[in-house]
Amino acid sequence: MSGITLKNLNKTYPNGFLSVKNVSLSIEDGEFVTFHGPSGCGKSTILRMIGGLEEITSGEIYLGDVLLNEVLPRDRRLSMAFQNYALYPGLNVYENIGLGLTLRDFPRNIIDSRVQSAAEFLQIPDILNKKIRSITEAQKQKTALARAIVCHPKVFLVDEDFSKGNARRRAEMLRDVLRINQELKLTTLYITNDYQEAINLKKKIIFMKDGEIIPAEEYEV
Ligand SMILES: Nc1ncnc2c1ncn2[C@@H]1O[C@H](COP(=O)(O)OP(=O)(O)OP(=O)(O)O)[C@@H](O)[C@H]1O
Repeated sequence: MSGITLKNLNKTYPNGFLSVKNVSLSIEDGEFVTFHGPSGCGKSTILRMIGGLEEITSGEIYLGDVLLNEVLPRDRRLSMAFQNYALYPGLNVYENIGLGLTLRDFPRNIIDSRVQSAAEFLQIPDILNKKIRSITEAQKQKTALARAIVCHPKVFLVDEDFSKGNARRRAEMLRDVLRINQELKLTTLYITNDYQEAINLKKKIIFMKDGEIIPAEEYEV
């Protein structure tokens, strides 16, 4: 099973700042959950701890019944969409999508078929041979999403800064992320500090303030 459970999760940065305070929650297998709160409330820190990019100060993170605390990031079966796509400009679209499989020494025929089906899912099979520097921003966004699904993760983590483009591109990204959740059945954790966006998604919202989860009725817009 691919639900995520956080138990008494805490994060204190080396400078002593307590960024995440005793967060506990359960996210079900296949669920789409939106984390919302003002900038600095600890949303990204939680996502980075789940992804293994940030050390956990105390507490436990489970994927299904597997304790992730000591599992290396590359073995966690999670994929992350962060920071304005983070594609390699010198490689083509095919190579960018398939990079995670190439690094894990998958056979060429498996890489071919997985890259092809991820590209078809994101409606970009016709640009696989193009260099990143020659494609549009919208195509880069879809390439990054194809790369996120190609390793067949169980959980998909999407941070705020993944798509900071114009409103149209962000809406397109949200449509693709929702399709990934619904059609590929990936448990999805989505971060936004845009209240209206969180509401419009019509999914479960975790409201945060000052490093803590707070009840929806206590949240002040
Ligand atoms: N390496 C660090 N050292 C000290 N404090 C940090 C560090 N990284 C983040 N913080 C602080 O931890 C708090 C939570 O940061 P985090 O990025 O998780 O917030 P966020 O809710 O995702 O906000 P944003 O939407 O701006 O990214 C912030 O006050 C931030 O300044």
